[in-house]
Amino acid sequence: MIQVEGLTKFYGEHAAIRDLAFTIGQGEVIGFLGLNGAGKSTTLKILGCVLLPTSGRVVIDGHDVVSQSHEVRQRIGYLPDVPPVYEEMTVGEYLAYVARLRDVPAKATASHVGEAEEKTGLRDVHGEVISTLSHGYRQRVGLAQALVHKPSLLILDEPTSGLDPLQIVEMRDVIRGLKGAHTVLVSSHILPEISQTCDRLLIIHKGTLLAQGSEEELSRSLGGPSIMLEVRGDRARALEVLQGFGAVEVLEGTGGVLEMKVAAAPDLRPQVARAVVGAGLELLRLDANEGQLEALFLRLTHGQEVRA
Ligand SMILES: Nc1ncnc2c1ncn2[C@@H]1O[C@H](COP(=O)(O)OP(=O)(O)OP(=O)(O)O)[C@@H](O)[C@H]1O
Repeated sequence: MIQVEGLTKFYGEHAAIRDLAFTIGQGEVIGFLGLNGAGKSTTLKILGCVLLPTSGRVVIDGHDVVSQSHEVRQRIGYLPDVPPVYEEMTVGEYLAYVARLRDVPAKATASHVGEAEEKTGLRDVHGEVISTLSHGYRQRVGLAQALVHKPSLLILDEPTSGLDPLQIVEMRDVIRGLKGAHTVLVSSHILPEISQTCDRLLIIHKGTLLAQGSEEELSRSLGGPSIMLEVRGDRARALEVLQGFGAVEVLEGTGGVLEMKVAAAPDLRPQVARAVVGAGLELLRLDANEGQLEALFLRLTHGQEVRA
């Protein structure tokens, strides 16, 4: 459905993205993750036909985004980081207006608008003026305008940005509900927001693709689950005890407190605790680290900093 090859964009001398390559299959929900400035918006703008690449190729449903942008635009719905809404219109008027812009036949406009409102939970505010809506509802209107022409691909740039925790949960549910009917590419810099919604993640950092796969695949490739500990006592003794459970990494060792990570299954926590205390060491903290995406993402991006 989407093929990206060697995608590069320079702003003047600065490469915002460099040599990106990935493919996305029909019906997948993909999370595009990266810290601020990683290059997410730049990539999504190119996929959304609002920015030309410096080099490389993007093909969506067999159509090139540069030479066949008209065909591509018919197949995509794009929610930019700032939703393009006309505040003085009602929700219904605005969505009907966007439907007309996207070549939805006049006879089908009402049903398209109704369906978009249904999918995004906007039915109750159909007649409300957009300027009177909360930020969360406006964001839904932004999403509804992206899907009113029933595109096969939805490109959503940080759809949860600026929402409160409840609105984030609601937006996540809305996006999850789109699965099946649409292929979805959704960006975020806040990982827990995206990990529950997406089938697969693309992690971008400083304009390059660091890793891709499901959360489980990414965790596995990085060594799988582990146990985190804070221990006070003799370093050599602590290493000796913990090495019996798996590879040990000492992350910090100031003020006599050792922060340690043991590559071991979280269900070994009771045995690890007994061994540490039995060896005369003080156990200050013991956590399971089940390859949570947040930790994973920080490790990936931090590792990249170190290698750079
Ligand atoms: N119009 C522009 N002109 C010059 N540089 C730009 C422009 N737009 C983005 N950049 C730079 O390109 C890099 C990538 O920006 P981009 O907006 O794609 O990142 P992002 O991952 O979407 O970050 P954010 O979440 O902060 O929007 C950044 O260094 C940014 O400063």
